[in-house]
Amino acid sequence: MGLNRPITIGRIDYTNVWPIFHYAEDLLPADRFVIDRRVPSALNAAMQRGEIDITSMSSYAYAQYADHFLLLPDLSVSAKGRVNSILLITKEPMEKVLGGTIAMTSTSATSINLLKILMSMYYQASPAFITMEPSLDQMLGSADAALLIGDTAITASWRSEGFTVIDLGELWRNWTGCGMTFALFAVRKEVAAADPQAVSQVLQALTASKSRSLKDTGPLVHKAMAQLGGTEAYWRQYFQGLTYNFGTEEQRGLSLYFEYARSLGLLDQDVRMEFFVDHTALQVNE
Ligand SMILES: C=C(O[C@@H]1C=C(C(=O)O)C=C[C@H]1O)C(=O)O
Repeated sequence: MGLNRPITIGRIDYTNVWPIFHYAEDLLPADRFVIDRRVPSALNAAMQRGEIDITSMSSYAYAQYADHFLLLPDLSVSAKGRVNSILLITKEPMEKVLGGTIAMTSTSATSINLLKILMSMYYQASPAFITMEPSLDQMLGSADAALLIGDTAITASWRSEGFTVIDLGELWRNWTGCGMTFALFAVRKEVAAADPQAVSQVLQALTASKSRSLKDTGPLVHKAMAQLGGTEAYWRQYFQGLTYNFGTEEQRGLSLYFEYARSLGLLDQDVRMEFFVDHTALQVNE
């Protein structure tokens, strides 16, 4: 068995996934595994079209096609509260935003639907939404508020003095008491069936990278400072604010999000999460 071609792995091109990928790439031989870096919306579309095999992707986009995918167990990009990189930024009073227009980044799927849920169910408001390339100045030139995610949200938050910044992870937590899972790791079912060993190898590499990164975030903190700027304290706290497991607690928060999305017609079916089972790990442990 096995696929007679390299496996393509989608890597979200933001700092939030570094812990899961940083050490994994060295464990995945380049002649067998190709890493494809893109923003989440591009990975979501490529995965839904079957152009990539295994990917980190928006949890919302996973839900849209859950029947076709298996989740890699215990991997996610989640936050128990504040996430620091999913931000609604505005110069206007909130009353104006709630009755006005919000520009949403074209790179997201989970957060734009989280914003729609929060606007409808928490604020009981129905602003107009437009989708734009992620540029704070241009977005605020065309709308009353801007939703940014990932590294663009981080760098925008550094120059947001005089703005109101609402962290959607924190708002979700305060409202529901739950954490939120923004990204998951999925494999196409046909790939898992054709080459389960390769999928196990990817899962083990990502899991090993996660453990090693979280033992000492120092190398990632320094890399982030060099590439994006910011202080050591900022990045330490950024990585500490994120959680990378997908256990009962994370699943509870995400299931509630799926339920609300379904009730608002943002998802057109109930979501049944199915997981990839790593049989090679079972054999080793026996
Ligand atoms: C924590 C984050 O989670 C993300 C948000 C996503 C989305 O809104 O669709 C997708 C992947 C993650 O990058 C972030 O972007 O900073």
